[in-house]
Amino acid sequence: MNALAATNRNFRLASRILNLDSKLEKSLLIPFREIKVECTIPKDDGELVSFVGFRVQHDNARGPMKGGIRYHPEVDPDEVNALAQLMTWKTAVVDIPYGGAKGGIGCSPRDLSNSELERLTRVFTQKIHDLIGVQTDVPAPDMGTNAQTMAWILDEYSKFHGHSPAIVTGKPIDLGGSLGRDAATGRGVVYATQALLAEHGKSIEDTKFAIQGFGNVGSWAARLIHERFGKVVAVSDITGAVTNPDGIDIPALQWHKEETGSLKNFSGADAMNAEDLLVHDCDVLIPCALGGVLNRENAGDVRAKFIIEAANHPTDPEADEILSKKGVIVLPDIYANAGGVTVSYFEWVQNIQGFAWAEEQVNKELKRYMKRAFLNMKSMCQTHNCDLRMGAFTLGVNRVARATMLRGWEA
Ligand SMILES: NC(=O)C1=CN([C@@H]2O[C@H](COP(=O)(O)OP(=O)(O)OC[C@H]3O[C@@H](n4cnc5c(N)ncnc54)[C@H](OP(=O)(O)O)[C@@H]3O)[C@@H](O)[C@H]2O)C=CC1
Ligand SMILES: O=C(O)CCC(=O)C(=O)O
Repeated sequence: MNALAATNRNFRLASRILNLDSKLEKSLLIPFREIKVECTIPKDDGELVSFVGFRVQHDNARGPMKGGIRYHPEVDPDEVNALAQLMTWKTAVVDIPYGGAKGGIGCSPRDLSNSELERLTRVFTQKIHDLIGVQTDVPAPDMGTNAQTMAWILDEYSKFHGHSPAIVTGKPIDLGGSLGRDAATGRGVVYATQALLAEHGKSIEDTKFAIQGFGNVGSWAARLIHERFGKVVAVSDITGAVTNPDGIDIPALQWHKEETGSLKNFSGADAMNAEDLLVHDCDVLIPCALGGVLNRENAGDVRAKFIIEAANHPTDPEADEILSKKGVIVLPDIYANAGGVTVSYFEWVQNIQGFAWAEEQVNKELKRYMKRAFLNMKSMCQTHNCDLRMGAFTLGVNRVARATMLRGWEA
């Protein structure tokens, strides 16, 4: 099932549980605006190359639309639509005053030089600058983009609208970025994992983790788990996977990845097939890469007891059913990875106030938001007798539905 069909299905299930009016359901499902732009740039050798960029603004009932920009070859309109919709429910789950959006360019950032990436980002920004805004739609990093990408967007946008640090979050600290944003998604994943494990009388210490993806989210999650004496027994990236049953030395692995650009040939662990990571022997599996990686082909072989969805939409509905029958507990993306957008909200607030917070304050507030959302999600599970995914969806959808009805539809 593709990402959009799966996300729509989860939304509709939540809508039925909440007994939403069918017209309201339809209005919540249809995106506010879908943007598709052609981005042509000269490559370094002068050859022209064209890419397609997307920004889907899903809903703004609760505030400016918010969500990352992804650079990846598999970016397509359905996926961006699904990811934008997930942002609407996610910002509502953690109760920050935003709606949802997502963007992306179908490209392979690994195959583009830094100056080609800069040109592409600037052309994309030129095409969408009058449709985004500090009180309208605020982009951030996602797969294949980073603080540097945000700096280029900020610079290009500011040429049209004047200096506007709050137009993007996840930007470099020197340009008004927030302390703690780089680590925030991984840190939020760790707070979410602690909350879930505590419910089951467990803690991170001595628990065995397998982590798919070693980029922003995966590497921070691994590092913070390692600092808390969790055993990270397997890690993968696009080049392969490594395993050590006694626990991988994560700072050493990080150093190796920075030096060589890959996990391959790391002396502190054995190599293994990247696909095997998802079914590796562990207590907690944390997918931190692409969507749809857990599906009917492999869900039956998963050995983890808990899955923490740090990636967006890593589990498709067929896998959800199989995992549920096996008793595997899945902590859903719209709660588990919400630490990133929560600290993006803190960054935007700091930019608007013109006042920077200390990193301790950022982390303390992040913990408070993640704990509160966990309790709110659990309370929906109790009220509606449903699993964690439906607990999170009903929480998010209900908040957006209430805001929509309060605003009304009078022309
Ligand atoms: N950044 C953020 O703040 C947030 C991100 N997310 C989600 O988290 C996920 C990861 O995002 P982020 O860390 O920012 O992205 P990055 O681009 O920083 O990292 C992605 C990682 O995934 C790896 N990867 C790609 N394809 C595969 C594959 N087939 N098998 C194994 N690993 C693979 C990449 O490998 P390599 O290093 O070799 O390129 C890289 O390590 C995405 O789903 C994103 O939407 C969710 C909330 C916020
Ligand atoms: O930080 C943000 O604004 C958005 C992060 C994001 O894209 C996500 O949570 O999937």
